[in-house]
Amino acid sequence: MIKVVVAGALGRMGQESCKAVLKAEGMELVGAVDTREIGSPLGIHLGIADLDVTISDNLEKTFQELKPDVVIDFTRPGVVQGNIELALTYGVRPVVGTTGMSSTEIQHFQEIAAGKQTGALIVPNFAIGALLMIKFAAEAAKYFPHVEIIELHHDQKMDAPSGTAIKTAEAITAVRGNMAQGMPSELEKIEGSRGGNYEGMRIHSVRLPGFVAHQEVILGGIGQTLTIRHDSISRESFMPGLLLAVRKVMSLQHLVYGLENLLFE
Ligand SMILES: NC(=O)C1=CN([C@@H]2O[C@H](COP(=O)(O)OP(=O)(O)OC[C@H]3O[C@@H](n4cnc5c(N)ncnc54)[C@H](OP(=O)(O)O)[C@@H]3O)[C@@H](O)[C@H]2O)C=CC1
Ligand SMILES: O=C(O)C1=N[C@H](C(=O)O)C[C@H](O)C1
Repeated sequence: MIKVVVAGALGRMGQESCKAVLKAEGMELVGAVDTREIGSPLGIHLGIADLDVTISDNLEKTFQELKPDVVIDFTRPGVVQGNIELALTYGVRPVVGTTGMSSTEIQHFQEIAAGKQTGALIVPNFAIGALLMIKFAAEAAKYFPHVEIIELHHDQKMDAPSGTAIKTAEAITAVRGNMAQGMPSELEKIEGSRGGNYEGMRIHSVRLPGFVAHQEVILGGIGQTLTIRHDSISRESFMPGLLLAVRKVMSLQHLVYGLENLLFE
């Protein structure tokens, strides 16, 4: 049995993750941590009776008392860093979905995990379709290096651009390098209207109620465009990838950034 704790258990992703772990074969949900509803039974929030898990606000105590194998983190930028540090200190393998960390922070945790020979995963997007979108976009950029990314999310999202958009831009940059796009003397009459600039590639972030998580990668060539789009229309879309990650992290001895590295080996 893989003993799992979920941090951010009462959030949108945390609740979905708890339900998925409870249903998964070979996994046991032993703990749930959040900043809200401390001391309440997790079951009442999930609508599940007879669930022996209580919400705690203390991740360290949870690690000490329950000795989990894995912690799933869906908290928020600024919190996740401390949680990873703590997990690696206690030899608990972090499976991190929380986005918003810098590449320097990810590298820092890569060094710690390697030093301790502890498995860890940082995954900006667990949806298999999103991983394929990134893979296909990088492949297409070999032939169409002019690219813009539009990501669209619900209006409660804290970070922009999304972790998925950054991962996509990194994958495309690995193929085409830094490349100036558009007119050098472009006049931006409203600041930000051309989006964020990642190595010359523009990223546009849309935040509206009604969206879950969506992304279009538009590649332009002479007389043609190619659009690769992925839509997560419910948070269940992330669960098969999340459960795969929990299983895979058990046999890792270092930190892997991106589930595609384990899926498309
Ligand atoms: N990798 C992937 O595939 C996906 C990643 N995400 C990412 O996951 C993260 C969470 O998203 P989402 O579920 O929508 O966010 P929510 O705001 O719904 O959930 C976050 C939860 O974490 C809680 N929390 C805040 N601080 C702490 C803390 N110190 N310890 C424990 N819990 C804490 C929040 O409580 P409170 O409300 O009181 O602050 C809240 O319940 C985001 O970074 C998002 O980008 C989302 C979807 C898919
Ligand atoms: O906040 C979200 O909702 C999501 N966050 C992740 C990201 O930043 O890419 C993954 C997915 O897009 C949903």
